[in-house]
Amino acid sequence: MLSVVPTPITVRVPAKVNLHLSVGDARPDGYHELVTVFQALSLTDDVTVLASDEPGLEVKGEGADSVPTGPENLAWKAVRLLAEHSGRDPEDPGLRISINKGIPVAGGMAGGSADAAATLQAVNQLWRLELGRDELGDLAGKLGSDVPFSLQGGTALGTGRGERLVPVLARHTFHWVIALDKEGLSTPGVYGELDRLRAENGNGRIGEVEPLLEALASGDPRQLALLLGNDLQSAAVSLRPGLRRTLRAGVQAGALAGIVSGSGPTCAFLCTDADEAVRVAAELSGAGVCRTVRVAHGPVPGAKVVSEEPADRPTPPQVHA
Ligand SMILES: C[C@@](CO)(OP(=O)(O)O)[C@H](O)COP(=O)(O)OP(=O)(O)OC[C@H]1O[C@@H](n2ccc(N)nc2=O)[C@H](O)[C@@H]1O
Ligand SMILES: Nc1ncnc2c1ncn2[C@@H]1O[C@H](COP(=O)(O)OP(=O)(O)O)[C@@H](O)[C@H]1O
Repeated sequence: MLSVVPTPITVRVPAKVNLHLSVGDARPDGYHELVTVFQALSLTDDVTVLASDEPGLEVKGEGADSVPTGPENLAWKAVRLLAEHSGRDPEDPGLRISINKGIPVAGGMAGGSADAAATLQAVNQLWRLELGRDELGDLAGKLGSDVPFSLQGGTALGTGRGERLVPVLARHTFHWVIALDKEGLSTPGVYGELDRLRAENGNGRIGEVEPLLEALASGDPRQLALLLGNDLQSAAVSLRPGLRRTLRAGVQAGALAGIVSGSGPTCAFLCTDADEAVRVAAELSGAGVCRTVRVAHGPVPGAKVVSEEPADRPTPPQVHA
C-alpha cells in the first residue's frame, strides 16, 4: 500500500551548447575558472517523478544503456540533496524516477546536469518544498557546474566554475544542426587533456566574450558564427581526431560555422535559418562522419513542469450531450 498519494510530475529540460567557452587555469580545487556563454537547445530530456513505496529509477531513450541507474545517477544525487535539505530520510525518499533521454549521453550537452535540474524542480513541487529560484540554484551548483544553467535555460553568461549565471539578451531564435558521435568523452578527461596540451604548447586561448554578446543582441547568425569559440575544442579533437572531419563536413554542407559542444564529442553547427538547418542536417547525415544528426533551435526555457496529476485542480464540469 502506498503511504502517500502518487502524484507524478514530469519536467522537461533542455540540452546546452557553449557558444563561448574560455577556460582559465586549474584552481586548487581542481576546477577551471570559466567565462562561458550557454544557450539552451530544443533537444530535451523528460524526467517524471512519482511518490512510491517501491523506489527505483529507469532510463529510456537516447543512450539509455550507458546511464547508471544507481546512486551515481545525478537525478538520485538531486533527490538525496533535497531530502537532506528538507529533513527527510535520504536513504528512503519514497520516489520512483523515470528519465526519457533525448540529450546525448556524455556528449558535452549537459544531459546528466539536465536530469539533476529537472529532478530538483519536480521534487520541489512533489514535496511542496516551495524553494525559490535562488535557493534551488544554490542547490543545483552543489550537484555540478552546469546544473544551475539547466534550471535557468535561455542564454546566459557563466563564470566561476560555470555555476554563476547572468542572463544574456539573445534577440533571435538560432538554428542548429547537432552531430552525435558514436561514443561519449569524459569531461574531466577533456579538461585534463587541455592542461596537458597547454603545458606542452603554451596557452592558446579564445578572445574576449564581449563581441559575442553583441552578436547575440543583434540577432544576426552570420555575425554570431564568426565569434563562436571553445577552448576545449583542441583537447576534444586531440582525444577524438575524427571530429576534425565532422567539423569540416558540417561547414561543407552549408553551415555558417561548427563547434565542439562543451567537452564534446557532439558538434553543433549554426545555420542561417530553420530550412537551411534541415538541408544541412540531411547532407551531413549522408556524409558518414557521425552516428546521427538532429536539428535544434535555441534559446529555449530551462527545466519546466509539463504535466502533473490534477490533484489540486477542481473537477471539471460534466458535459452532458
Ligand atoms: C565542459 C562543460 C562546459 O559547460 O560541460 P560538458 O561538456 O561537460 O557538458 C562544463 O564545464 C562541465 O560541467 P559539469 O559536467 O557540470 O562538471 P562538474 O560535474 O562540475 O565537474 C566534473 C569535472 O569536470 C572538470 N571541471 C568542470 C568544470 C570546471 N569549471 N572545471 C573543471 O575542471 C573537473 O575535473 C570536474 O571534476
Ligand atoms: N541522468 C544522467 N544522464 C546521463 N548521464 C548521467 C546521468 N547521471 C549520471 N550520468 C553520468 O554522467 C556522465 C556524463 O554524462 P552527461 O552529463 O550526459 O555528459 P556531459 O558531461 O558530457 O555533458 C555519463 O557518462 C554518465 O555515466
